Amino acid sequence: SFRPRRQRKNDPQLPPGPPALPIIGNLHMLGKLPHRSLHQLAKKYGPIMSMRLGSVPAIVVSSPQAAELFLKTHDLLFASRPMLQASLYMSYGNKGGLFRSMALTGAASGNCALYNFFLRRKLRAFNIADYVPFLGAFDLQGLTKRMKSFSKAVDTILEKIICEHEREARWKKKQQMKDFVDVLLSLMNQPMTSNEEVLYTLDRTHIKAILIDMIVASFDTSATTIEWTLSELLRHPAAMKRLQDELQTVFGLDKMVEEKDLFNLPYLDMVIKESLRLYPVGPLLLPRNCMEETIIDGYRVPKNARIIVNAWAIGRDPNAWSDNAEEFLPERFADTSIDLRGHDFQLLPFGSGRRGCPGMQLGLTITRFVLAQLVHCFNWSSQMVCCLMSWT
Ligand code: HEM
Repeated sequence: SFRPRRQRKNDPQLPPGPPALPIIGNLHMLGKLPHRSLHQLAKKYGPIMSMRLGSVPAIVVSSPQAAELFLKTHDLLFASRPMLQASLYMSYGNKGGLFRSMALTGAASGNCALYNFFLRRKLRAFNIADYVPFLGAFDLQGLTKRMKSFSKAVDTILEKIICEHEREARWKKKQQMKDFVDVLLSLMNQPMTSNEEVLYTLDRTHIKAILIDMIVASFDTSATTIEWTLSELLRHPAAMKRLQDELQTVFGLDKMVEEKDLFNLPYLDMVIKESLRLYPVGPLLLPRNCMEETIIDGYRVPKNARIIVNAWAIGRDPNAWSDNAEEFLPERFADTSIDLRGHDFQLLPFGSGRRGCPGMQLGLTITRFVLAQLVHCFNWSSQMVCCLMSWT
């Protein structure tokens, strides 16, 4: 738990921040859309702001320069994720962290934050039990109950998928076994080694944890990006027309968009960057944990403080994006080299550094492919969308 240590006069201070209430700290200030509330507070207290969320000290980072300090200059200190309650129920004891270890050798594991991401997006909640642990037992938000029933339902589905694959594997030839679940099953119970040292052995629970990681991390993120982009294109017919023209020039009207041609669509890339700038799917990225007390920009950052990077606020920072930062204007990316890989700290929809999104390429390919097909095959209008929405 967080107990402020006794300060000497010349000790570096915590960053400025709003006064906190007993027990709940600043939790009441987060509101329904925490990224917006934190953005407003950062206007008053600055781009490195300290708060207390229940018993947890938190540092909120809201400018590209500050983000660079935390995610690049001192990346190693902030490369771990906090342990959240969601991981108990939704990540098979956090075995999904293996997914990252398998994909990126040497990276620290610990993916429970992903479930919090899911929780916040799907159940629309900040889990109070993560910040005021003694309230966890009361399940005031009803989240524990929902997480338990969710994880039970998901386990049933995953078991079904795995059993089907195991049944089919018995009669399929080796070269026919080629989907993701087949590959994982073929690795099951085989010790993974590096320099003769056994690193881990993949068991059935690991496979389920990896699959749920994939589902949580990839489907909803890509689908939400596609939705936001399409809705902005509908509100900006000139951008929609320019994108359709680009697609018609590259593919004509008789050919379907194919994956291999996706890298030949510069305007589509600008549209997606602009949409992710204004509507990052994880507006506060995933929280990180400060591993050691440290001094950043003259401020003290306590050990175990939660680091929250407000990518939403950074994407709308007028100092980085000029006064039209709130407008949807894909052309702003023409003649710039700003990309999405996390090196340009004014644009961080996939985070940055060691804990940046390992699925960025897949997410972008899905988003590009689906958007290109939707815009190439159909003429869209806002009345049409209203009509479609009234059917669902
Ligand atoms: C448009 C699609 C996507 C967006 C916008 C997105 C965004 C993000 C963001 C913001 C983070 C947190 C990064 C940080 O804290 O610095 C993250 C983490 C992660 N993403 Fe993605 N993501 C997308 C697609 C995917 C896909 C397709 C996969 C898997 C196939 C994936 C797997 C992960 C994993 C495993 C993490 C946790 C990384 C860690 O804790 O080390 N994501 N993603």
